[in-house]
Amino acid sequence: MSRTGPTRSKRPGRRVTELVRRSTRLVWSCSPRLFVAMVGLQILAAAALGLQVLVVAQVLERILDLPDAGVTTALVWSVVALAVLMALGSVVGVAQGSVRRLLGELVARSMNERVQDVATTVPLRNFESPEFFETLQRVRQSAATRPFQVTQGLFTVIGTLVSSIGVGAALVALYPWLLPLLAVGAVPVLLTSRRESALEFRFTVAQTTNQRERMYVNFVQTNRDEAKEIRAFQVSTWLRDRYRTLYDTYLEALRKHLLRRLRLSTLGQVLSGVVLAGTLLVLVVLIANGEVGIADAGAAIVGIRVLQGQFQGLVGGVQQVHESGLYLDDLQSFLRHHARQEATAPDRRDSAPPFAGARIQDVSFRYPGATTDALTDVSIAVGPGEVVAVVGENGSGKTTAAKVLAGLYDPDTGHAMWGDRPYGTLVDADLRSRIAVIFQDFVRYAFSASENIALDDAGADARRDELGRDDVRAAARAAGVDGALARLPHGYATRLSRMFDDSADLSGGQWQRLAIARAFYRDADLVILDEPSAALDPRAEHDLFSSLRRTLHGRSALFVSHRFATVRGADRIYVMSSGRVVESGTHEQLMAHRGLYAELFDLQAGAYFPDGWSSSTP
Ligand SMILES: Nc1ncnc2c1ncn2[C@@H]1O[C@H](COP(=O)(O)OP(=O)(O)OP(=O)(O)O)[C@@H](O)[C@H]1O
Repeated sequence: MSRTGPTRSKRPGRRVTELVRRSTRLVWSCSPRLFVAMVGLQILAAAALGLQVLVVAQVLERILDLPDAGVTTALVWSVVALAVLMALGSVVGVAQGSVRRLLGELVARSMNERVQDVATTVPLRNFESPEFFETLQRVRQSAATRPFQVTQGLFTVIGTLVSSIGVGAALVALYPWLLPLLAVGAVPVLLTSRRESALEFRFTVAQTTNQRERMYVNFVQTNRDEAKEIRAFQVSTWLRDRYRTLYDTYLEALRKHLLRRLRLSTLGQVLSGVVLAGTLLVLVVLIANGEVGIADAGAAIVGIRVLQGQFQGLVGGVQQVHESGLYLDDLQSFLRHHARQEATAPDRRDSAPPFAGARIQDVSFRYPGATTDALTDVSIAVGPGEVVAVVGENGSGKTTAAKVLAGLYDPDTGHAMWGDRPYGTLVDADLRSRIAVIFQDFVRYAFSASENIALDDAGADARRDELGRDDVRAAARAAGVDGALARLPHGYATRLSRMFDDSADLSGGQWQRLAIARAFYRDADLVILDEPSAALDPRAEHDLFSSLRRTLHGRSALFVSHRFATVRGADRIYVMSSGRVVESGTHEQLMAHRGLYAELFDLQAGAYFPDGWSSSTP
């Protein structure tokens, strides 16, 4: 993942034009109707503002005529027109606010969805990289707010430009030389604000790690799962201090950053103020010389004030587009980078052929940033209808091997094969639908019990809330959790989380059975279960494994386990140690071999027979 982020080589003018073009396209694609409404409202607001300047000139002129002419109908109409124009401006302003907000949300949704698409489809390996997390965190935040700000900035630019043209035209009609002077006044602010935007982006990038750490500590302090340990270990003060220290570091950097920004913007504002003062002085001199009438001068001053406000708005809008544009670049380079990764994969893949066994062959794999391989020359095969077990001590590589066999990690060397086809030549989604996998740290979704089982069943949305659909129930029954789910307040439709009203929670073992049901529910050729019985009571464990082959209906399974009693019945057992397969065979063969398997088996079995255990009695 590149850290380079936004492109900065382009000339300022071209860059803003390009950003405006890009964000216009983005906003347009979200809602052409609202876009048109927004532009229409801007034009209306601009016209109202421009007309106001001209009407002010008329009103002043007629007020100055009052001693001679008295209150004329023309004066009354001018005042009414001014009031109508002002009211119109306010109403249009309110409408603009609503349309802007709606458009902003639509843009945010569209960008968020694109980030979600990337986050949920990039190769799993990315999630082992802190750099990826860092960028993901930054772009997640940018996606939620920055496109909205580009949209706002864009409309501010359009609005102020159009209004400036309106008011400018009115002023030009009065005094042609005023406009260029006022435009020159905006230049210093424009330049300093550009530099401020770059500073802001650099600051955000520099603070991403600190922010991630703060978010993590905050998450630990407020999350339900962590709540019990925080109390049991009395770590709340330690966590709060840690949070405060991180925040202090951030605040210190923020102070320096804000000071730098303040210095820059003061410089820009002072220079612009000098130009404005010069313009007003010229006007005063002209009035003194009698070259400008009082009414016109009054209108000109109102015009200058309005136009100056518009120029400030314009500068602010350009700054917003530019600043948010830096984040948009960052966001789009992230999206492009990961789209490219996918594009390098073969674009003409075949659907997975009928299952004829799956295997990993001479596979080596190293986690990003790790100094040693997690797997070295590992070969594990699961034939059609076979039940295969993988055992080994902690950290020996069992889960990693299961992930490579599941197609979630690409091996560094060696192959993962579906029959005689490497995984890389098959359609990813097809392969995934043919392999069901449940990990030891399976996810407890805060959705209904049915949804927790039929997660991937996108077509069944309408039926999901029905209590205990047959196929969902069958999977739950096979995993031994049907009774517990049926007894929930709303049966299978009960939401499984205490975070929401009208929900319920399951015990650790019930959750594990539900996760197993999730694997059974999928009509997959190969079922991979990583530590499926870690939280099961002895009866549930016995029931699960004694009925496993029946439940599988001839499908193949690979399961990882530390419990040797559960692996005895497997067709083949692989024993892993330090990332290698050191033994394989049936239980009987491995016991006869008297290697690591027999040693671990004896250790475990011996715990049940403290007075003496011999593996000659298994
Ligand atoms: N995300 C990761 N990043 C870096 N190294 C990892 C990662 N996950 C696991 N490892 C390392 O890879 C090796 C194999 O881990 P793995 O989880 O496959 O072991 P395991 O046999 O399943 O262990 P356990 O029985 O404890 O579940 C270990 O040395 C572990 O430290």
